[in-house]
Amino acid sequence: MATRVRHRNKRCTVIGGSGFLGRHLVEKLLERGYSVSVFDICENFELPGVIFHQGDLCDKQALFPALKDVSLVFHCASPAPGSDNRGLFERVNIQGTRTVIQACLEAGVEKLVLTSSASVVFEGTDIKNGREDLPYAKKPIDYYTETKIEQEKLVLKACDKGKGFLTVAIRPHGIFGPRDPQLVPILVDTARRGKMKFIIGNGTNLVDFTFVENVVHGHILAAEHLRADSPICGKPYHITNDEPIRFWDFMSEVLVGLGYDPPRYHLPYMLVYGLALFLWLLALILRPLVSFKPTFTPMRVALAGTHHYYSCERAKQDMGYKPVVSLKEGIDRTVQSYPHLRQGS
Ligand SMILES: NC(=O)C1=CN([C@@H]2O[C@H](COP(=O)(O)OP(=O)(O)OC[C@H]3O[C@@H](n4cnc5c(N)ncnc54)[C@H](O)[C@@H]3O)[C@@H](O)[C@H]2O)C=CC1
Ligand SMILES: CC(C)CCC[C@@H](C)[C@H]1CC[C@H]2C3=C(CC[C@]12C)[C@@]1(C)CCC(=O)C[C@@H]1CC3
Repeated sequence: MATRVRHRNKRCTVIGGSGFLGRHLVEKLLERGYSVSVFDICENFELPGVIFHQGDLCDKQALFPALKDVSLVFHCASPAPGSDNRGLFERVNIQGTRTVIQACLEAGVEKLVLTSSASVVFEGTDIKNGREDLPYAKKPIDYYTETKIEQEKLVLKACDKGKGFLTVAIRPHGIFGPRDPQLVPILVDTARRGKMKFIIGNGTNLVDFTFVENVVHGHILAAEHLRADSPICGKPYHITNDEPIRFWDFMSEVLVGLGYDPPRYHLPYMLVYGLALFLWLLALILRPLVSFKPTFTPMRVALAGTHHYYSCERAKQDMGYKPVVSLKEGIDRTVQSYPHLRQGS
């Protein structure tokens, strides 16, 4: 019996396990002796010992086989933040998360760890050392953020010690690392099109960028600390590298590491933001006729031109969190992992 309980405790499912963060999480869980199943709408990799279930998380019946005899579920699936498909975000992040919670309850899952985002409190204006008690954004900057807020509320509200169902939300910020499909690729694409020459604002704004292995570490710590007597039940936790860096220094280090010139010329923040807003509206109006995707969206300009860094004191106190990879090492390892994105390749 004791062996069966121990065995079940080490069985987990990663919803969204084919994605950037999900796959890193799967790899670390395997290393730590968990048996891992992946549930995802697409299958991107195969790993010995990983059972793959392909399906849409909005479909409860499709989820059941992936949750059978599993005590711990990580939910890190989401449509890509760059999309402007409101219906998709609402369906997957809100209705889909309701379905995940319901399926977990019916399948007897005991712990649910959600990957939320620190941006649930970001409204496009400065946040310095923000703590988890900041209110949710009243005017979220995009549909992604709007639906991540609702998703987090749903998961935290579902925490019910009476029912033996415990939940926690991890709020990472600016995840980067090997195989990241957005930050470095978008940056390099922008540089290759000659558009990475400008610094938006005075360039001194501090931002958190978090190496993917630290985010994984935060998730596993949360899962392992999630017990009925733990203070972490039903709470959100910022997980960052705890080394805020100037946004433009981070961009420059990655660009220079890959052989590109760093941005040099300054442009006033409000001018670029206004222009990005205008282009976004134009793209919206012209969508039935032509489709174009502006590089500088209002969301990216806000992220590039304001302070947004967060305190992870609560995670340090309640679950002993400490980043395992420094920012410098994270940047070096990331740059090394993208030989095909180097200048001239
Ligand atoms: N990348 C970042 O900087 C940050 C990401 N996050 C959150 O971390 C989580 C993971 O993000 P990434 O790994 O960067 O994204 P990703 O796009 O690489 O991975 C998301 C995964 O979810 C899957 N998925 C999407 N819709 C699905 C559905 N209906 N049913 C089943 N699977 C579905 C995708 O196929 C993909 O494999 C997301 O919840 C995101 O909101 C939070 C903060 C920062
Ligand atoms: C074109 C350039 C000025 C900037 C290119 C880099 C951006 C692609 C990234 C810089 C900060 C990143 C970030 C996210 C996505 C990629 C960036 C905009 C998130 C929005 C991803 C999802 C989240 O939950 C929050 C992230 C904040 C930082």
